[in-house]
Amino acid sequence: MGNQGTAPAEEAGRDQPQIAAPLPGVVVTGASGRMGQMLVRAVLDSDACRLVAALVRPGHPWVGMDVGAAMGGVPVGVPVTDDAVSAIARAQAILDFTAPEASLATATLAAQARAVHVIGTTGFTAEQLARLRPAARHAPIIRAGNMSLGVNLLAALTRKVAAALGTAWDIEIVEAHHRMKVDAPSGTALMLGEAAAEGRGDSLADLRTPARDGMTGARAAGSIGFASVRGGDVVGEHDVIFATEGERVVLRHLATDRAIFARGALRAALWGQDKGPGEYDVADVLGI
Ligand SMILES: NC(=O)c1ccc[n+]([C@@H]2O[C@H](COP(=O)([O-])OP(=O)(O)OC[C@H]3O[C@@H](n4cnc5c(N)ncnc54)[C@H](O)[C@@H]3O)[C@@H](O)[C@H]2O)c1
Ligand SMILES: O=C(O)C1=N[C@H](C(=O)O)CCC1
Repeated sequence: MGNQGTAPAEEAGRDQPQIAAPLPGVVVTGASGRMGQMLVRAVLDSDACRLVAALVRPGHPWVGMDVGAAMGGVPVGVPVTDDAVSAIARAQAILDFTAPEASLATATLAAQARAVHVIGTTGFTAEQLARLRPAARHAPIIRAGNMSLGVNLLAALTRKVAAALGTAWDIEIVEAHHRMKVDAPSGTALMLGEAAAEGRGDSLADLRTPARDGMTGARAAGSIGFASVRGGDVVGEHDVIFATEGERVVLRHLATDRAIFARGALRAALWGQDKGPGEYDVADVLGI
């Protein structure tokens, strides 16, 4: 009964060896960094992709070492390289949590390789973001100031709450990070600020208050303020505060493990494999 109705060609096909599609090859750039090491581990632990290169800045002491050994573990058979051109030419996806100018250089190579470029780097200026655009005409770029599921849900909530509460409620975003963080406000804080501004039908560029210091005067109605705390080993904490006369609503995200960012980046890289050129964010990946 089982083979009834099976066409001869299909029958013959059953005996053919099945050739599995190769897993997407992933390059991690900035592989020696805090996030770089997390990303290398996430790729090595995944059975949906393979690590083709661990890329570091030119002349880094890890060059030529096995990346597993360089990170203090067992060898994994992938050498560390500073040859970005040949590493990225072999990639279907690049995970990039580095620095703005480094990510811009990587975007050009990713575009040439038609590889998905997942950018977690923060601290871009508006001018630098504009320079990413040409690369997105050739390959997908998925960029977010925070790759975690929780923060992307928080952004969606922030948009809704800002829309519901209106301008009688002041919006302030307070973030805390480790002492080594070089940019402020955090990319996440800016993402949440953008979501709040969108909820009000505006853009953050119009509503953002510069960092306060000295005789600032009273708060401008409808503005969105930011405050940054830096210290110790804080992975990342964000409060979106809605304050009005007599009450406050606080939406909070606490990150306690950088693995959440690496998992989100890897998910984005795999999601992007069948997408056309363009600029995407993690809300696109999650469909929220
Ligand atoms: N989007 C997110 O979810 C998320 C999460 C965590 C961190 N970040 C961002 O990721 C970035 C890196 O954070 P980190 O804590 O890992 O920093 P880090 O300083 O530990 O690592 C940065 C790495 O980038 C490398 N690098 C810098 N310039 C380079 C170049 N020209 N070529 C190759 N490598 C280069 C450095 O050598 C270093 O290894 C920051 O912008 C941070 O804000 C984003
Ligand atoms: O450690 C960092 O640096 C982080 N950067 C991102 C940001 O700027 O929001 C995400 C959280 C951690």
